[in-house]
Amino acid sequence: MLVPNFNIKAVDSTNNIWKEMEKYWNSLGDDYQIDFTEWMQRFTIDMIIEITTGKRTYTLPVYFNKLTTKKLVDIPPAILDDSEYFIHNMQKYISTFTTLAVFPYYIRHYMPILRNITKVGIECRNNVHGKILEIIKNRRKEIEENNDVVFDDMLTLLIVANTERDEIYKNSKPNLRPMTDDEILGNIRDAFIGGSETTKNAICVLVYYICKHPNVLKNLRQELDMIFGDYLDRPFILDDLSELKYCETVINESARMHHIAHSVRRVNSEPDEVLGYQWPASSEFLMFFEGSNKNPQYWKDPEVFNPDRFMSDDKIVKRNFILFGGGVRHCPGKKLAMIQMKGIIATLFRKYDVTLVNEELHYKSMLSNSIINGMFIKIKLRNMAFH
Ligand code: HEM
Repeated sequence: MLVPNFNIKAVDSTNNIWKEMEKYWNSLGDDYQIDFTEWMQRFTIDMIIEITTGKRTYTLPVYFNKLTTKKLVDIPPAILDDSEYFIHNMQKYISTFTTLAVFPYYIRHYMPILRNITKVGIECRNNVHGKILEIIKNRRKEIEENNDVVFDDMLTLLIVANTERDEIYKNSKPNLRPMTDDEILGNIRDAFIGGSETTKNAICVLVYYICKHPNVLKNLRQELDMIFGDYLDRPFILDDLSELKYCETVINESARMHHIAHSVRRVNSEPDEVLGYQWPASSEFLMFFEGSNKNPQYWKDPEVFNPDRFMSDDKIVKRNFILFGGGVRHCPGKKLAMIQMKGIIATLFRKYDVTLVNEELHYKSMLSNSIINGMFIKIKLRNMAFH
């Protein structure tokens, strides 16, 4: 994932997949109620798979085909079915995470209500793993058969790491072995899950808060119009993103209001003292980000949505805001997530007026995250006369 041109790939992929999704939306008509959560789920899955493996999945067109008989998609049915099989298993697997993570082995395997959830979760996890292993094996074969082709996605880099095809390894010969299929599987699976569910939820929250605050939308559009001028359709580039300063404050503030990965767990390897208490090794800590992001000691009117608070250089505000975790295990997809969030906000609100169908944000709070459900929007071409 950390290849030099990775950000450019992420920008291209966001632009291309967005264009495709926009074509589907437009064909469904102005008055169509878009299930934004479902579209975003599919958008983020198609995108993370493309940028980590270089292969495109087609969960977006499959969904479009379910909604209409219009013929916009020209992809063989077997390929579409394959994508649907994958997203179905991913969604089920993710929905059983809490049961698999929280309940001890005997409870989750033998307690009547949990037994079935566990069974489905394990079955879907095995199907997801099987699919990823198939992608890994195919790519190994492609690499072996193509001496000259340079593949520069995350999957290929993991496969060639510490082999003769790896430039760094070839030049310094460190005493390291290549990664096994299982190790690669773990990394790719974490990127698929980390890079789809969280981003989908974060984008929904962001769009919700912008729609609810017309004054924020006005400021945001001022910034967008300054950067993009009258070009409502110009794909964004990396340079645009670094100029989107106000947009970044809106992203931070919406995450502060409703963090979609609100806590993480940590275990101490050695005895330690925290807040005057002694903690033996292997104590489990739950780091509750929302506690810090809304603590009235640091935030004025913490329940008020006010992106301007991030405009100031207030060190206390900056130090107490947590979005992507911290320390050595902080989120490796931070940059990618910012590209997607800024890119989508810039593209959507530059061109369209967006209306929320429901006034409230529907979500389910889980042990460490929040899942947004059933967020419907309507879009129509932006009325430039009023903005
Ligand atoms: C708005 C979107 C996202 C948010 C809010 C988010 C948030 C987080 C948070 C809070 C953590 C835990 C960090 C810690 O323990 O200190 C994390 C971990 C992780 N994230 Fe993200 N993330 C997002 C997007 C992504 C993306 C796009 C990827 C794609 C690669 C990704 C991959 C991961 C992985 C693999 C981990 C586990 C890292 C580890 O345990 O070492 N995330 N993320």
